[in-house]
Amino acid sequence: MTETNIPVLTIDGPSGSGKGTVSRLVAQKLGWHYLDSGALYRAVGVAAGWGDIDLADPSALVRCTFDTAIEFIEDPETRELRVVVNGVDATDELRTETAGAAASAIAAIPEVRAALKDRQRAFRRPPGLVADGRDMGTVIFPDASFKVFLTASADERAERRYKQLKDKGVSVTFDGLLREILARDARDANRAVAPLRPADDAVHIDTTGQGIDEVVQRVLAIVPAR
Ligand SMILES: Nc1ncnc2c1ncn2[C@@H]1O[C@H](COP(=O)(O)OP(=O)(O)OP(=O)(O)O)[C@@H](O)[C@H]1O
Ligand SMILES: Nc1ccn([C@H]2C[C@H](O)[C@@H](COP(=O)(O)O)O2)c(=O)n1
Repeated sequence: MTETNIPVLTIDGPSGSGKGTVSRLVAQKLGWHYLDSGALYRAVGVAAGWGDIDLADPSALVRCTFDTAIEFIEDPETRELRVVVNGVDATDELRTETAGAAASAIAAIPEVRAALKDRQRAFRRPPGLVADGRDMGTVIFPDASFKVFLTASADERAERRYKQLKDKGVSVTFDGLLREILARDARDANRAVAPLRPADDAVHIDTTGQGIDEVVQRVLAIVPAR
């Protein structure tokens, strides 16, 4: 099988639209590999923080991107994906809003995006790949067989994040989260390179008011039975 014959399902969308949750479940159902591309940007942002690298210094960030070892390890019992950065399990740190904001800032640097391209494409292995992010269908896998763009209202995305963080015991306010989500949407959608936008051939799914299982079924319906 040549690389371009390996099927890819891309799931792009804004923060809190449910990309990660839905992509993982769909990949499990299909028995395909899974790429959480946002985790790569988050890992570089976190590694830059550990190394006191200035987020406004593009050449230092590019070096950091090449130097950062990132491994995804599935917990065999919970099936949760752990992310190990330079040998340290950084899963929890990666999920913070601080790490999300740092990732969004460095993701606007074209050289950082270019440095992560091959790493992302290397996830394309038989029998198939589900890839989630902002530019999976537009830039990284433009030839993907199936493309989805997930959305939900900003209020609902903030509410989901609020519940997620409250359940973890993190002290947050709904208004603060809504502000962060809107700021990240604006930065991701307005940057010059690979902005957050649906591919022309993506199927749009508005998940507002829809449960996770319903969304998973809608996405699976796009991929023919194999
Ligand atoms: N359809 C849905 N209905 C209700 N809650 C959902 C739905 N989809 C996802 N969630 C919940 O919303 C939260 C955010 O989901 P998730 O992390 O998958 O979003 P995301 O788009 O990957 O966000 P980010 O880009 O910030 O990583 C999680 O707690 C998840 O369980
Ligand atoms: N393909 C991608 C994936 C992520 N980013 C940037 C922009 C996001 O705000 C940030 C964190 O991503 P998340 O984990 O929330 O999906 O990383 C990107 O530019 N392109």
